Parts: sequence; C-alpha cells; structure tokens
Amino acid sequence: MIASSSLQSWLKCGSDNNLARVISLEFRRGRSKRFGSKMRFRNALGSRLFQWCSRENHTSVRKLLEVDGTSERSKLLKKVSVLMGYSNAQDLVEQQRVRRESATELIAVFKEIDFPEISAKFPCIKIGDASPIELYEDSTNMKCKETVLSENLTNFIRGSGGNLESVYDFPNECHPLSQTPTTADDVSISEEISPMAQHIVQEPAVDKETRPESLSDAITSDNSILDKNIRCLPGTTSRQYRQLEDGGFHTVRKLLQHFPRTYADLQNPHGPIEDGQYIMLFGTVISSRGIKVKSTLGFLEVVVGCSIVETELSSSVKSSHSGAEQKTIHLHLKKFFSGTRFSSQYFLNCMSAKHKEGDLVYVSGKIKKALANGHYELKEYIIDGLEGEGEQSSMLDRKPHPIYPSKAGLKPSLLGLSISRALKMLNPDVDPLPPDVLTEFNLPNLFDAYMGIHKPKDRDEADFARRRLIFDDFFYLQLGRLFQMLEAVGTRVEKEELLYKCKNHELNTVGVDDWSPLTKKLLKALPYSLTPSQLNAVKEIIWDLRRPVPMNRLLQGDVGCGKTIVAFLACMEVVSSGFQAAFMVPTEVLAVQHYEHLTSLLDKFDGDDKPNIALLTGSTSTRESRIIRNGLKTGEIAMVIGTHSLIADKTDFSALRISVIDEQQRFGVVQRGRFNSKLYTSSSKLSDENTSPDEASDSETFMAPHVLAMSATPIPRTLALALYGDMSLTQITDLPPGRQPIETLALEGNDAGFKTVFQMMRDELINGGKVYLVYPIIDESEHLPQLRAATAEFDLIKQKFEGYPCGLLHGRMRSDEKDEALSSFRSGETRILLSTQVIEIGVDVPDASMMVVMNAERFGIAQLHQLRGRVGRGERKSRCIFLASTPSTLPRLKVLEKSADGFYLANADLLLRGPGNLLGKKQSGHLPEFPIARLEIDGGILQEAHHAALKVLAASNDLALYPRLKVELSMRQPLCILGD
Ligand SMILES: Nc1ncnc2c1ncn2[C@@H]1O[C@H](COP(=O)(O)OP(=O)(O)OP(=O)(O)O)[C@@H](O)[C@H]1O
Repeated sequence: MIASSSLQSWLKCGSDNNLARVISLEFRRGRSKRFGSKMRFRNALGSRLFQWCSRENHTSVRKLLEVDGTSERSKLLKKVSVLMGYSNAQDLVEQQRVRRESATELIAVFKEIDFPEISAKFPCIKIGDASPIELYEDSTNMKCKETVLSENLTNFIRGSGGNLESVYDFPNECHPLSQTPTTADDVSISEEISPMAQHIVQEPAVDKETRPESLSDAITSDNSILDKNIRCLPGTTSRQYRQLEDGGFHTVRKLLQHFPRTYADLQNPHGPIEDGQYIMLFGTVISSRGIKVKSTLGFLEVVVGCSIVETELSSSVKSSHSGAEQKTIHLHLKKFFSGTRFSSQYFLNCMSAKHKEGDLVYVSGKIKKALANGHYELKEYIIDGLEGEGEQSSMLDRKPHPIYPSKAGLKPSLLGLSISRALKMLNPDVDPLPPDVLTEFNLPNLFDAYMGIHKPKDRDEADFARRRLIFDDFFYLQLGRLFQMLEAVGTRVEKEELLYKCKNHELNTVGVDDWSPLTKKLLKALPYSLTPSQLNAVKEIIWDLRRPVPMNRLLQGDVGCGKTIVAFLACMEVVSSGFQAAFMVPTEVLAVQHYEHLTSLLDKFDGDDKPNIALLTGSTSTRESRIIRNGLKTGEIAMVIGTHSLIADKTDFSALRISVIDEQQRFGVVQRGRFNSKLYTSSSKLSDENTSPDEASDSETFMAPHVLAMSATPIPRTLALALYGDMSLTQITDLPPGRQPIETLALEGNDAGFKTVFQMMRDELINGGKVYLVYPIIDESEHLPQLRAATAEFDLIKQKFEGYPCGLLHGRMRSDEKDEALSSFRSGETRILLSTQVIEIGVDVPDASMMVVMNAERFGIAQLHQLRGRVGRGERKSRCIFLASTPSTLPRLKVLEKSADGFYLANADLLLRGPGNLLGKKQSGHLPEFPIARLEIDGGILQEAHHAALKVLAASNDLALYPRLKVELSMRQPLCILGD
C-alpha cells in the first residue's frame, strides 16, 4: 500500500508525461505483433522505473513492479496506468494520442519547417532570409508557447537521446487509431497556432512604385507566394499538411488551382423528396450521438434539420410564395463502425463531438428511405461544416457555396478550409500579367480571380473569375510554346519571320487582289462564291505561304463545309509561283473524287496556262506511275493528288512547296513527317518580294514544305497539337448557303426499329432522295453473328425496295468497281448504296439525303459524325439514323442526336481516349491536365490567349521586359514537358 502510494506520488510529480508516453508506447507495441519484444519493454519502461526505485531505494515498489514474462506485462501496464490516474492502459493511450497530436502539430510549426531548405528551393520566399528568432520575436504569446512546449514535451525526448521519431512515432499502420475512418478532421489546434503562422506568412508590403523590374528582383516579388510550400499555410496542423502533401498539394498554387466542381445554390430545392433522389441541402445539426450497439459495433447518427420549399399543399407552414409550402425535414446520417477500437464509447463520443447542435452544415447524398413523415435516411452522404464566420455569413447572404471535388481521399471540407487559408495569404499584387493585357482582354486580376472562383459573391463573379483562370491555362501554354520556338528557331531569317508574325498578327491575310493569277482564275471558275470563312481561310493561308518559314497549319471545319476548295486554291498559289503541290488523301475513292473535281474546274480555264495535274494511287499502273514520278522529278507535273504513294521513297519532287494532307487523322505522325524529307531545291524562284536574295537562298535550301492539314473532326492528337504545338489553326465556321441541319435519330435495331427505318427509307425514295446503308462488315461472320453485313443484305434490300436500284461498295472491291459504284450512285443510276465505312472519308454526293448506320455502336463517335457528314451536303433536307444493337448502347449514340458540332464531338472522344503523346508517335494517352478549361466551350478564350501571348512576345521576345511572367512561366510550365 505504502509502496503503491509512493509510486503514485512519484508518478504524479512531473514525470508522468514521460512515463505515460512510455506506457503508451509499450501498450501499442504489445498490440502490434511487430513490436512485442520483452527486451524493448525492459529497456524502455522497466529500466526507467527500476532506476528510479534504486535511486529512491524503494524496494517495496520494486517488488510491486517486479514482473517477469510477457504474460505479466499487460498487468503492469494496467497497474501503472491506474496509479497514474487513468482508468486503464487504453484510456492512457487515448489521452496520450490527443496530446501527442497537439504536440507534434505545434512542434511542426516551430521545428519542422526547414526555412533554409525552402528558401533554397524557392528563393522568392522571404521568410528564409530572416532568422527564425526575429520572426517569432513579435509574438510573445507564441514564444511562450514554444518554451512550454520545449519543456513539457522534449524532456523525455532528450532522455531518450533526442530521437522523438524513432522512439515514439509509430508507422501509421501500427497506430491504434490509424484506421480511424476519415470522418475526423481535427482542426482544434489551428485556432491556437494561426496567429503565429499568419505572422510567418505575412510579408512586408511592397510599394508598387518601387517595385523592382529586374529578373532577380522579380523572383522575390509577391507573386511567388503561389509557389510557397503549403507548410506555410496559417493554422494548419501537421497531420493536415501531410494529408495535403500526400494528395499532391505541395504548393499554395496547387491548392488554389483545386477549383470547385460546382456551387451549391443556397436555396434548398423545391418539390417532393423521393427515395433514391440525390439531394444537396443546407441545414442545422439537431443532434449528434455515438451509439454502442455491442462490443464490436457502434454507430454515429447525426440528424440535420433542413428547411425546404415544397409545392405540395399538404404541408403545414405557408411560405410567402403562392402555392409553395415551406417545411422542415430531418436527414438522418448514419455511419457504422466495427471493431472494438472504433466501437468504444470514447471513440464514438469523439466522433459525435465533431458535429455540435446548431452547427450550420451542408449535406449531400442520396435518400435511402423515408423513416417517418419528414424524416429521411441518407446514404453515400457528405456532410461539410460551414467553418468560420465567413462561410456562415456567406450562407446567410445567399452567396454561392463552393463544392470541392475530393482528391486522393482528402475530404472536400479539408480542401475548402485549406483553400480559405491560402486565400488569406494572397497579396492583391500577385498577378504577373501586365495590366494592359488585362485591360485589352477584359480580365480580372489574378487575386480577384482566385477570390472570385473560391469565394464568389454571385455566379457572375465566379464566371468572370473562371474566364481569367482558363485564360491563364491557355496563355501560359501558348506563351511557353512560342517562347520556346523563338529560342529554338535556327536561322536568322526564321527568327525574324517568326517575330514578324508575332508583331503583325493582325495583318495575317492577303487580299484577293494580291492572289496569284492562277488562284484568281480558279476562284472565278467556281460555280459558287466562297463563304466568308472560306475566303478568310484562303487569305490567311496565302499570307502564311508567303513567309519563308514553313507553315504548319490545321484547316478545321465541320464535315461538308468546303475545305477542299480552300486547299485547292492554296495549291494554285504555290503552283503559280513555279513550285509543286502534293495533295494526299487516305483512300483511292477520295483521290479520284478530288482529281475529277479539280480537273473539271481547270477545264473551265481559257488559255494554255492550265497547270499539269496528276493522279497517283496504289491502283495506278506501273507504267503510268513511272511517267508521273518522272514528271514530278523534272518539275513537269505541278500538282499531284494521291494516296500514300506520294510519300513512297521513289517519289521525288523537283520543287515541292506545299503538302496538303486531307483528313489528316488518317495518317500517322511518321507518314506526315515524310513530306519534310522531300525538301525542295533552290532552283525555283521565291515569290516573296520582301525577302532579300541572301535570306531567300538561305531559307530555300533548308526549308521544309508548308503543311496544310485538313480535318473535320480533329482527333485528340490534332486538338492537342493545336493547343500545345506549333500548329496554327484556321477554322471554317460557316456552311455553304442553303444547307439544312441533318435530322439525327438513334434507335434500337429491333423489329420495331427496322420497321420505322424501312418506312422512312421508302418515304425518302418516293420523294426522290438517295439512301446510304452503312454496315460494319462486308461478309457475315460466324464469330460476330449479331453484326449485319453489306453483301449478305444486298439481296434482301433489293427485294424490299423493288424498283429502286441498289449498289454495293466496299473495300475488297477493285478500284474500278468502286469508282463505278460511286459514280452510279452520284448520277442517280442507283438510289440505294449499301456500303461499308469506306465512304466515311470525304465522299461527296451532294444529293444523297438519308443514311442508315447498322450496328452503330461499333463505330466511334468521331467516325459516326464523319459518316453522317456524307448526307446533308446539298440543299435537300437530310436524315441520319443510327441503329443500336442493344438498348444499353443507345445513350452514347444519343450524343450525336444532340450535337452536330465536330469540335464538341471530338472532345467527347478526347475525354474518352486522351490526346496521346504529344511529341511521340503514340496515338493514345491521357488527357492533359486542365484544371478548369473545358475545351469544347472554351475555344474562344484559347484564341484570345494566343493573341495575348503573341502581343507579349512581340513587345519583348525574350520576356526581358516581363520578368515576373518569365518566372511564372517557369513555375507553371517546366518547358521540357512541351518537348524539344
Ligand atoms: N461556298 C460554297 N457554296 C456552295 N457549295 C460549296 C461551297 N464550298 C463547297 N461547296 C460544296 O460543298 C460540298 C462539300 O465540300 P467539300 O467536299 O470540300 O467539304 P469538306 O469540308 O471537304 O467535307 P468533308 O470533311 O466531308 O470531306 C461540295 O459538293 C462542294 O462543291
């Protein structure tokens, strides 16, 4: 008894903290099999106690503590814990954990931030320049805390050789509460430490007038706060730091670039609530309790009361809106915990304490079931507290409440809280963009943009902010790319030309009067006038062709918008100057079609200046192709239209100046590059009068041909190149006059579906239309019995539509048979064409008015869009029917019902497939990380960003005038990811 009280008094006299830590350690080691060593136990706890006993000569106490063997170990731990005033060892561990976390968090703030390391990494961070003592000097309160900390918490550490981590820090998986479900978000410490941390992050205000303009000065300017380590965030616990870092949020910028996925409308929804419905409501915590069901099971139940407006008249309280009723519903949020550890009353109490009665919260989830009138159980829910007065008042002010997507298992509430803290650190002067760019492009400054996206006053402010942040995404990409190009271009001429282009980006067209005579002649020969955007496209391309730097341009326009004639005109411009043009298409059918189209136009030329045009495909006879190749080599042939044969090794050009690649997505990267190896010789003259003879000969020798790629549906890689690469973009945005939208229907290909389709076909044929039937395969396949085959259905269709001649077209037919089938359909000799996807690319039969695609789910979205583009190419109203094999595939096809916009559909594809490796040869890959931009709707901002980047580089091509932009660029965009 005496021994016991003596030990008790010793335990209570100041060393209890240390001893408790030892016991806690031993207890946890005992639980974790990995650490259940008797040896350690003796060393750690035993030796301390025995030392003390020996010193104090307490033999009786010594006896009391004398235990041998691990079976007695737990008894001792319990005994000592009770003597120390805890109910048992587990209770001690629990309380130690709470203390330990608080301590570690505080120590983290004082000790863990390695200021010199941070400042070495980020020279812009000023705190590293000052000695830590000075930093803390102002904060006596904090200094005091640090001293207490040092004394209380580091005593025993010193006794253990100063190695806190090794002695007390457990690997996460061994921590008894490490498996705590992530419902807990301990922020209690944050209030305590925030004043100090705020002090740390506050930087001296910089007088705008005296702002340094040199690069080194700029590096230390305030915009660099964005690249500070998040460990500088005020009021954040070390556990939260770790969580954030594990989630990839290493810098303030990363955090601020985690944008809300949406904003909650603070008006709770109207209408009745049904089972399974997804709801997002604001409300007040009514109760929160942790209930232990049995020794290994417990649950937490939080009841939230939300006020909603219902349209049903049965509810009790009338609102001011006529016909609407306001009532309070109760949401029951339950979370179950299993295992003795998590079902302890202590743990459950801790969990329930997270939500206090009266707390304002935001709840989202699915209604599981109605429990009673006005009471609903919610599943898969998220409950976010509205932390701090700011958020609560934002709720009361009915401001939009940002909803953050979770990332790497981080709770949206933690992210929201950390973002709020990061915003507090921001300086209004954080923007590296020059003010004139902001004014010209009507953008908010960066500070306002971050505030506006995370804490908008209203939706408009959020939208305005979003515009700026999207602009930044694109602007730095464009700036980086152009900057890199300027740095990298080899010759002086190219550099100057590129700069010229940058400086005069608004003068980038050549008016019709200045076109070459041949180009003007072709324009005159057309049976129609060009649409405004076709005309603009030609002007833009011709301007580029006259630069002595190779053009790399994408001509994008939706199916049937008339890209071919634009490319023909560009070829004529080059031919007119004595150079050669090559026009490469992916199929023979298309090559023949283009060849016939162009020759028919050239036939209208009067005089004898008609250029010599040739057709070269795989089906061209050996003799004929030898003659053509010879003509290309000698320069006798000015323009060649063909397939892959154009890039065969044996095809040489005398002065190739432009290569047009139609439907360029059909060609691989390597194939496109092959044209570059066909450098033209310097024998021909240059058309650019502005270029001096010296420069001309320089560039002539080394310049690769201009490349004009055409695409209706840019595949992901193309799109990515337009964004990242040096590919300029010309768009045709209008359709020739008289075109009507194609009526699109996605139907299930069952009996009823076919009946409808056949009836529609009949109506179309009676009205004089022509119908394409597209099949996924040529012949029936045993392995794929569900697929319809073109040849197998030929007779059936002939029978069904007697009196309407049918044709067949597929890839296994001979070239002349294909031409024959297509020209019969074009002339109207056949009215129904059963075909495979061979018609997908570029086939132009203007009066074809209906298309039916069998087993449409077998085709990609972009492919279906291309196929659909084979109809609606004239003035006749057209229809396209996609037949799905199963109902489950219908939703994907319905995307095409809703949109006829190639860019939108390409993006749907982009999201599914990723844009591929930009610089490699792969055609598949992952989506680039755009934190906020959505390509399908933000193309306009991309253009603006491009212009802004040009403007900046035009003013200072090496960015010497904009040091802050240069720093920002390197922080955002390590240039290596852009290639080169
Ligand atoms: N300005 C115009 N006015 C009237 N018709 C035009 C005009 N421009 C082109 N066309 C006609 O529109 C049809 C489609 O043109 P074209 O084949 O060049 O389209 P495209 O953009 O290449 O389409 P796709 O991507 O499907 O190949 C052709 O019959 C062409 O003669």
